[in-house]
This record gives sequence, C-alpha cells and structure tokens, in this order.
Amino acid sequence: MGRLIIVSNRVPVPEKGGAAPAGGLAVALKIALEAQGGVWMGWSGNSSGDAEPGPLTMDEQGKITYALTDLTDTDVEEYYHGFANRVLWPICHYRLDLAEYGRKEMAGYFRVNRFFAHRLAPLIQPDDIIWVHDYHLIPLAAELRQMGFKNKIGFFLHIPWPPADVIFTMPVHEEIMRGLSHYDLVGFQTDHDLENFAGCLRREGIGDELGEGLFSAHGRTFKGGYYSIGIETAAFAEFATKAATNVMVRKARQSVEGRDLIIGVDRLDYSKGITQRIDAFERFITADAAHQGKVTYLQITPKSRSEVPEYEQMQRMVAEQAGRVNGAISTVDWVPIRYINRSIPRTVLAGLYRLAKIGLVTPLRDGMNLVAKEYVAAQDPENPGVLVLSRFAGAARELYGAIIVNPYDVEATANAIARALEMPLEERRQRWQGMMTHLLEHDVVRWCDDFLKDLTEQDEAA
Ligand SMILES: O=P(O)(O)OC[C@H]1O[C@H](O[C@H]2O[C@H](CO)[C@@H](O)[C@H](O)[C@H]2O)[C@H](O)[C@@H](O)[C@@H]1O
Ligand SMILES: O=c1ccn([C@@H]2O[C@H](COP(=O)(O)OP(=O)(O)O)[C@@H](O)[C@H]2O)c(=O)[nH]1
Repeated sequence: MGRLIIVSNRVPVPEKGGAAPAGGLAVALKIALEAQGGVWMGWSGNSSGDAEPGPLTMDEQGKITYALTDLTDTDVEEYYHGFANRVLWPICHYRLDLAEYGRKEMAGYFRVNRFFAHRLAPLIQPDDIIWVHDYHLIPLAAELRQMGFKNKIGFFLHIPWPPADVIFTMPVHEEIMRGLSHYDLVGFQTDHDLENFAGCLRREGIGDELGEGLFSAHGRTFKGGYYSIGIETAAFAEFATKAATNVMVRKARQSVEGRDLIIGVDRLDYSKGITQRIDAFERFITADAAHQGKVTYLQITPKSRSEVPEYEQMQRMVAEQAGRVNGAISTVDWVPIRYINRSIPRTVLAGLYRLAKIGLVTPLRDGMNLVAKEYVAAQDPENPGVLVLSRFAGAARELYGAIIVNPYDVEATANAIARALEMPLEERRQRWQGMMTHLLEHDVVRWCDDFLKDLTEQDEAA
C-alpha cells in the first residue's frame, strides 16, 4: 500500500517539542500516517489578505509531512464562513431557517476546493491513498478526478446527513451529491446518516443501492458505510486519573465540596442545544427547593466561528440567559450556573468530567459528540457519574447506558437530571460498564482502521 494523504479543513499540527496532539481524531490519524508515512494537508487557519496565497508551508515531523495553505480573505469569507458554515452546516443540522444560500458563497466553495486540488496534486504519487474529511471538502475528489487522478479516495462526513426533503432544500444539492459519487468510499457517522444518504440517491433517481454497501450514481460505483468515530478511550481514562492533581481540577473540587456537579462542554454552536439545556436546568432547580444550594452546573463553552452572525448572536443569548438564571436563583453563598466562555485543555477537562455526577450532553443535532464519550471514559469505575444524552447525537446510537432525552422537551430533560442525581450506585455502575466496554473496543484507532480497510479493499469501485 502507498502512503496515506489526509486532507481536512483544519490540520492539528503538533507543536514542536512533542506536545500531545489536540484530540482523538488527531491521535488516530497520526498513528495511521506514521505507520504508512504520509501527508496531512489543509488550511493553515491564516489569511493572505487580498494577495494570492504563497506556496504550501511544509513541516516534516518524522514520517509525516504537514502541508498547509493560507487562503485569501475572500476565500475564507465565501468558502468557510459562507458556504460551509452558513449553508452546509445548518442544513445538515436540520436548521433550514438558518441557511443563508448565496451564489457568491457557493462559487467560492467550489473555487477553494479546486484550489485545494491544485495545491495537493504535486504531492500525490500513483499508489497513494487519499482520505478527505468533512463537509468543507466534498467536491475535492471530483476536482482530482478531473485532473486525471485514479487513486483510491475516501470521504468521511463528521456531521449528520439529513433526509432528502432537508438536503434538497439546498439549491446546489445535485452538485453536492455528484461530488460524493466521485469517492471510492463515502463514510458517515451512523446507520441513520447512511440510510438518509441512500434515500437521497433513490428520491430523484440519482442513483441506486446495489447491496453489500455498494451504490451507483452519476455513472460511478462506490461504497458507502458508517463508521462511528471513537476517542482514544484508554489514554483518556488515564488523563482523568492523572488530572486529579491538576491545579484547576483541585480548585474545582474544593469549590464544589458538598454539592453535586453537573457538566456541559460544547463549542458555542446553535446545534448544541445550550439554551434549551439551561432552561431544563432552571426547571430542575426551581421545581424542588431541596436542590437549591446543592447542585452546581458548570458549562464550558469556547467561542466558535464568531464571524458568522448566527454564532455571534448565540454568544449573546447564552451569556444573557446564564446571567438571568443566576440573577434570579443565586444566593449569597451559591451560584447555580458557572459559565466559562473559553477553551479548557482536554487533559484538564478529563479531570472535570470525573468530578461531575452528571454529564449533560443535549445537542439538538450532532454528528457524533465526542464529549459524551470522553465523559464516560473519564469516570471513576467505583463511583461513576451518569450521562444524560440527546437522542439526536450520533453517540446515542452506541451509548445505551445513558439516560436518553429529547432536548426539545425541556421538562423531560429536567426530570432526567433529577433521575440521574438519584440513581443508585449499582445502576450507575452497570450502565457505565456497558458503555465503557463498548468505548474501549470501538476506539478511534479502530475507527480509522475500519475505514481504511474498507477503502483499500474495495476493488469494485469504478
Ligand atoms: O473547525 P471549526 O469550524 O472550528 O469546528 C470544529 C469542528 O466541528 C465539527 O465537529 C464534528 O466532528 C466531530 C468528530 O467526528 C463530531 O463528534 C461532531 O459531532 C461534529 O460536529 C466539524 O465537523 C469539524 O470539521 C470541525 O473542525
Ligand atoms: O474547552 C474545550 C471544549 C471542548 N474541547 C474538545 O473539543 C472536542 C469537541 O468535540 P465534539 O465531537 O463533542 O463536538 P464538535 O465541537 O467537534 O462539534 C472534544 O474532544 C472536547 O474535549 C476542548 O478540548 N476544550
């Protein structure tokens, strides 16, 4: 097998000096790249202003070459903020009301994908395997095919794929569907996403499901499957044990002494259901005076995509809501909601998850939600906390030991919080054990191996 080439919008280049990479995905892909040797290409996160971006910045670390490109201001605006985050993201998260379709942004998205293909082309050798990640880069394979590349190219979508009635609201849905058919393997997070994709092919006669995971569309045969992304479970459990001595974790423990801690960790994104969750917490805390002064809810919410108006608005909404609830319920010695609006390192998060009796993960829609998996991995096996999980997170297709809730039903979520706090130790242990066994077996390395095995074994693709 040739080298592996990963392409993604963001590239977690490890810091020089061997610091741990940012997350499970980076860990797994780094392992795969090191095994085969390879390249990880993507956007540097920087803009070249109005000027044409300079050549790729190459950073060789052992057997891996990180290849980064800048984008112009216009590219960032149209491709990333515009089409990726104001059309594809809301539509794939079922928020048709938030989709802002514009021809300029759509053209920018396809232009930047062509630009990525041209930048990548000189790095590709004939037997390299190419693995493209996420909604930013759907048209990349079509561009590479047009340039004559015959390499195996796989695609993994990290976010949900909704049903035809939702996808077809996007004016360029045909181009997007056509783009996907140029891959040899298209991977989704869950069986539901895959079913929805098959439904989209059938609906307008775009393509057919041939059986055994094969699809045909636009004159090509390709494979489709679901590969639920995992975390580096064993390592994460160890971070959580070690984090007990971390200063931030120690301070948190001391400050919640005698109270139950509930934790929520999400990028500031409308898909994460943060305002509904605060409503549910408020309902829970005001429903029974006995809980007041006894429970602390820690919500960690780093800013995300702040240049996009919907995110900027969300930022104000959440801050105001947390402030209103605290203003109404706090006492001189108790603040119910602690709202942190910046990022906390994962190794510290691991320790905070372990302190919390409840992990509250209630997105309105989420491709997977790694926080849910991290919360479980971080628990003390002797005294594990309870995961309250939205049925609309991909993780709910695997984590059956969670209390599953409908995040739109504020009262039901409030009741689930109460139930979780009262859950007997034996039931908590039983639920946790089932989930932990699953997560150890289905970790991120297995996810990566499963996808690459299906991509490289696939001989039927045309
Ligand atoms: O790169 P950003 O625009 O700052 O956004 C961060 C990432 O968000 C999305 O994450 C998704 O992937 C996770 C791992 O598979 C999954 O658990 C989660 O449900 C998804 O929302 C996005 O898909 C990434 O491309 C972004 O980098
Ligand atoms: O302050 C924070 C908040 C989140 N995360 C990490 O960001 C990832 C979030 O992934 P998830 O799949 O839950 O959602 P996404 O943000 O990718 O939609 C998880 O690994 C978190 O541990 C982090 O490192 N620091």
